[in-house]
Amino acid sequence: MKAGFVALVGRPNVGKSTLLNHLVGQKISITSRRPQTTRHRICGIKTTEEGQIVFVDTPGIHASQKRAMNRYLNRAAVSALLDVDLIIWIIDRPNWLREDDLVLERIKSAGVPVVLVINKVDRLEDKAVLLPFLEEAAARHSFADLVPVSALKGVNLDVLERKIIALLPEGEPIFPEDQITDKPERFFAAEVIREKLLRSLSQEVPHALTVEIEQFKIEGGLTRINAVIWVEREGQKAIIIGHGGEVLKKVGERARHELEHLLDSKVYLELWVKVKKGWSDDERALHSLGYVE
Ligand SMILES: Nc1nc2c(ncn2[C@@H]2O[C@H](COP(=O)(O)OP(=O)(O)OP(=O)(O)O)[C@@H](O)[C@H]2O)c(=O)[nH]1
Repeated sequence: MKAGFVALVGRPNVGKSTLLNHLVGQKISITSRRPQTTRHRICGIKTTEEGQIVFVDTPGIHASQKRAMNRYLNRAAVSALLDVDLIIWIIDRPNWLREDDLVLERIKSAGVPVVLVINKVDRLEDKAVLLPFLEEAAARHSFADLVPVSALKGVNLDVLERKIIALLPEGEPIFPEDQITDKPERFFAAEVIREKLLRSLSQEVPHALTVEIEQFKIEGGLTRINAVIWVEREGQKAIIIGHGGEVLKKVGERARHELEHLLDSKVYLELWVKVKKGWSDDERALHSLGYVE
């Protein structure tokens, strides 16, 4: 058997969480069209007959270190590289941006094999650009492999999985075979609510919000969840609530629906929106809201 930890890294929005969900075959990490959707290090576990891969999804590595939240996201991403056996570095089509150099720098210092995954090839108009790009990339770093995929459409993911297993050390499974993540259910409750908010709101507000679960109680066939959506300003609170409470109601309905499926239970969900000024640029507030490495 093979077993080991595999970090999924890359710039924001390249498709790390989408790839994780498809490889594990379950929704582990929330996704959206917005950069910086993933804020936590999340393990997704895939056990096959050949071995066990423990994927570690990470926040996107980005250049800005201005706000406390940005520094936290970079720290969480970079610290995930310390204890892994393999790094999967994901880029968005054959585009090498300045921020990719920053990611490569971090990756090199980890000193473990790296597989370069070129994602979103379904959106490539001219596939002929792939080959010269692969050659150019191979000249920049000695990659263990280079694999073009579409995480969203599931293209070439079986090939990628086989290559990952082949590169892992020999070993017994690290987690029980039926376990698919290391995070508790209440963590997913907060993430599902945040995803529905990200998908319902326009620009700006999403980065200013976080979700805290105040109560998560299982009573027979019912799960009671009370959550607070923290924002930075009164104006943002008004946007999230929406005219006549419409936005919040829709978010609540979508979240409840998905949570009932996820928890296999009826869910009673209560959402509150509250203002905590400047929480995302305040190290102590971040810590108390669960942004702890
Ligand atoms: N067309 C296409 N879109 C994709 C593919 N993979 C991911 N996407 C889309 O790209 C967007 C970002 O995907 P995520 O998985 O949230 O990206 P991420 O790298 O985890 O993002 P961060 O959390 O910001 O670091 C979403 O809208 C996905 O649906 C792909 O293979 N093809």
